[in-house]
Amino acid sequence: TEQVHECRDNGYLLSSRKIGSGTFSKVYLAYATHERLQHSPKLVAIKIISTAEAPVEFSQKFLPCEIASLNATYKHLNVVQLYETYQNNQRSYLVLELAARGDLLEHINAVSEHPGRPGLEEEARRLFWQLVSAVAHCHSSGIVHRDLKCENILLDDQGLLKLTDFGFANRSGLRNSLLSTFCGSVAYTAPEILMSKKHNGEQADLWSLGIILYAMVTGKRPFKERRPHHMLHLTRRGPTSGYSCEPLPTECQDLIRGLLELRPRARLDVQQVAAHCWMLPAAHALFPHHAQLVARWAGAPSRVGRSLAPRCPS
Ligand SMILES: Nc1ncnc2c1ncn2[C@@H]1O[C@H](COP(=O)(O)OP(=O)(O)OP(=O)(O)O)[C@@H](O)[C@H]1O
Repeated sequence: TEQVHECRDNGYLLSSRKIGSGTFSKVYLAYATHERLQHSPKLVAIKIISTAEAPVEFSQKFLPCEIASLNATYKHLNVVQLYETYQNNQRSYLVLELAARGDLLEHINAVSEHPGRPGLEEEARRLFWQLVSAVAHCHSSGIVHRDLKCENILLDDQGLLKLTDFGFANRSGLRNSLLSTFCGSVAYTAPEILMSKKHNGEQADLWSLGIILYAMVTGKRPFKERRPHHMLHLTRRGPTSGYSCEPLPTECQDLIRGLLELRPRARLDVQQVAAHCWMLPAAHALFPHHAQLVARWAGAPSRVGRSLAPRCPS
């Protein structure tokens, strides 16, 4: 009842429909009242965090980081939008863009029940393109996500992909500053983090993209392991025996291998992924002007001194 009143006082009608929950949070469907419509659309998701019950570190570090990251990445079609926040000494409320069609893991599981369905590769390409676009936007806004996984990728009613859960996100900061904290889920975690090395957050996000792409196109995760040491062992074995790319088209295999590259500096960067030849049909279909951009990039030296011309397996 208190939560209903607190939302009402801030201009939102909280419904009884719970659409998700996290460790210290519950997410409800809500309606904006007339006076809030200039801040948000009619239907929103309100994430209610019990700050009184959460550890101090969560309320003072992770929650402010989540809000700051959502503010920094505001206004991208494929990143969940944070419209506003309000709080008291018991709870914090985040008014978020609604993505009502569940998460990517549920979608992959539903789709894998129909293996060989025509158009599956096209759908994976279309969704992965949107994910790459979201991650590129975060990185160029100075934010590394650090917990990229299928459960943190939502779909909305129009089938658009929305990246969410910035609870572990951080500023990428100075170009050469390296992170050392372990975040995220073992199955999606880059080997350099599993080895407790100082790492570049952007390169670690790119590894997670490789795991997600593999899951999208095969319906399985490449490494099914929860224990960091065993996971590290599997990643070292790589495509030869750790996971198989065999039935996939050659271009897609090349992209996955470029992302699941053990050496972070040899891993593809986000621009190279966007310009990879497996991605190009999605770029052409969604953003015809992207083709011109790629053409302009082609041949231009990238940050790491490699050509940005569309990469294709030889
Ligand atoms: N904007 C949204 N639209 C629709 N559903 C959402 C939205 N945000 C979150 N959810 C649902 O609520 C769940 C929990 O949200 P979220 O992952 O942001 O919470 P969390 O507290 O950070 O979770 P965790 O403790 O697992 O990291 C999500 O898995 C999703 O099902």
